[in-house]
Amino acid sequence: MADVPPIPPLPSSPSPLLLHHHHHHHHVVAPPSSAVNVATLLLVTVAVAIARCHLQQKRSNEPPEPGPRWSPPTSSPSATEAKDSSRSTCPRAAHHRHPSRPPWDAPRVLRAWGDPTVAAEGDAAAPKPEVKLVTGDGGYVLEDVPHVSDYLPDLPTYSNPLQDNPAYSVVKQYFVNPDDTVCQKAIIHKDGPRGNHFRRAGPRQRVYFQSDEVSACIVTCGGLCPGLNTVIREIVCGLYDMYGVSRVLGIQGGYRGFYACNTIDLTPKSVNDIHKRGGTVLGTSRGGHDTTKIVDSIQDRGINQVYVIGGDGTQRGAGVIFEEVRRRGLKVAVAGIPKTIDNDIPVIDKSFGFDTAVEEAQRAINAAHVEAGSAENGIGVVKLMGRYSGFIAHYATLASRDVDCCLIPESPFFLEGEGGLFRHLEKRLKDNGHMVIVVAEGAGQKLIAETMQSMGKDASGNAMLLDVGLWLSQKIKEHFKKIKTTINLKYIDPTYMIRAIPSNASDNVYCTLLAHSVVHGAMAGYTGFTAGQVNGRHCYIPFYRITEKQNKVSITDRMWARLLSSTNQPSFLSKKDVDEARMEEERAAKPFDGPPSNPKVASNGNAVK
Ligand SMILES: Nc1ncnc2c1ncn2[C@@H]1O[C@H](COP(=O)(O)OP(=O)(O)O)[C@@H](O)[C@H]1O
Ligand SMILES: O=P(O)(O)OC[C@H]1O[C@](O)(COP(=O)(O)O)[C@@H](O)[C@@H]1O
Ligand SMILES: [Mg+2]
Repeated sequence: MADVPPIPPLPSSPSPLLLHHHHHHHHVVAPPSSAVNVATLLLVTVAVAIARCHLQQKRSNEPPEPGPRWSPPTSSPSATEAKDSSRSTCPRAAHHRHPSRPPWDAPRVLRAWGDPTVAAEGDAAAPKPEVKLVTGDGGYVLEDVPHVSDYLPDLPTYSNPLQDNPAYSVVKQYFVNPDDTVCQKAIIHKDGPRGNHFRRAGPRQRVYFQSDEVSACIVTCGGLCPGLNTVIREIVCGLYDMYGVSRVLGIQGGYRGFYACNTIDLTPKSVNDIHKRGGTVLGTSRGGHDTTKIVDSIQDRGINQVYVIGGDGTQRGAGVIFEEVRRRGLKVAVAGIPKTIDNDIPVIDKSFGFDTAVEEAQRAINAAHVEAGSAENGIGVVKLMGRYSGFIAHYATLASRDVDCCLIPESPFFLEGEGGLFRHLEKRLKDNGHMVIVVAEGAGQKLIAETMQSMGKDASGNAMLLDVGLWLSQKIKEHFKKIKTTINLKYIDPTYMIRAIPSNASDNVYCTLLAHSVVHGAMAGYTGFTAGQVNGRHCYIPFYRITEKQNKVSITDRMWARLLSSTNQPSFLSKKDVDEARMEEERAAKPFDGPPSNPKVASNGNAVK
């Protein structure tokens, strides 16, 4: 992108919101060395939390003050807020005017320690993200997200303009209780610990940004996925409709667009129809994450809310941006919306676009079935996306019922001999005369690598895959030639056609909710988080939590058993394999790796009884 000159700061941008260069660590309590310290700390915090909870409850039950008729994009500040408004032009002065104002919705850090996150790309010296844990009774653990007031303690707050919005004024409970949390484990044993929780998403009574103070930007990174445009649209419209925010910039071409591309103004009008189009109107890219240049650009443009839509790599990048923003002491919220067509982001129920992809995959599977069924010994092979996680292949297979074999990265397979793929094919052709195979692109990579050279890595450092569809088709042809059986094999690769379509109706609604959740979170001052749905409820998840591992199809789960039973395919597993897979999955399922020095939290993240 060297041919595109960096663009100068926007003329209309306010001056960079540089507030502090030093850290404020007094919110952070270092891991206590003895159990006594922990107990004292817990008691104090629980007491404070209970008192605070009562207060909040009382306030959120109070009827809202009648507000002026709501009209975007300018909000009408109350008398106290008008006083505060000087802060957008003179942050330091405003900062000193409210030395004792308690942050309304500021989370309390009970513990902080370095986290298990993988070192960021090109940022070996990057500071380790802070882990904010609040523990409670019965093994309750809140894994909280950072808040701008953690490092800028005296920020003013404002009443949420949503309460004056006629569309939302009928909502029974305007605001979510700041102490509401969403549990990660929906099913718990009656005597077991309650486990990890995340902060519930939704509008807060007090916000940390005034409408006309907000200068937001949106960036999309990584591969395409149905629904990207819907999320962009709903962030823009959500900011405008709910918070009266009208300054939203689109960063073009992924992370490098911060410093190497032009930006576009996003308005409710300009994004009105984009959800009907596939792809992303902002463009996207892999690679190009230069933290310093990105944060310089954020500062130069006066941006104070950064919305990052992307997969695990992107969220890792957003985590690094957040750390740098905090290091510089900027009042900037950095928030992510997880994007992955492979559905490989952990913790969340599913990623947007996944439904659409599974639905669109049906068309390819149907075509393969029609082709196979019309020829003697017809075999249809369909390749679907899934670099490390075979969810699309899994769900598309289950949905279709025309598939005779589904191959995914999580379940290694073999070709020859008893229990191998070829035996299954021979039997299916004999019994049924035709068959359909669905293969996820990441399946059998080890097997292929034995015969082909590896492809290296892409710009983001992701392993490039060998084409399993072509390879498999070739192997099947060779096998049937060897046993002198004529087959008719058709190979269909719909991968890019699937991910380039617009999101379906259900994903559109899902994208809207995600966008609203992330907007509410940023407006409330939360930062360093991803908005996601966990057990059907939206919540704020710390970046490190969704990048530390990948979501994988569990082959020891009942869902995979359902697939095996529907296709009647071999499991390719020996008893030893099953035992090993179980152990591996148990290891991977550890909810949180707490520090061994903390006696209240066992190494599996469950509180010690
Ligand atoms: N560890 C990391 N630190 C900083 N940026 C990263 C990291 N990993 C990936 N990125 C950046 O995130 C963006 C998207 O990553 P990529 O892996 O291509 O897609 P996805 O977000 O879909 O996983 C790229 O611009 C890449 O440079
Ligand atoms: O050709 P590209 O753009 O590198 O993308 C291909 C890859 O992206 C993926 O869709 C994964 O991307 P996400 O999970 O981040 O959406 C893989 O399934 C596929 O191999
Ligand atoms: Mg990725």
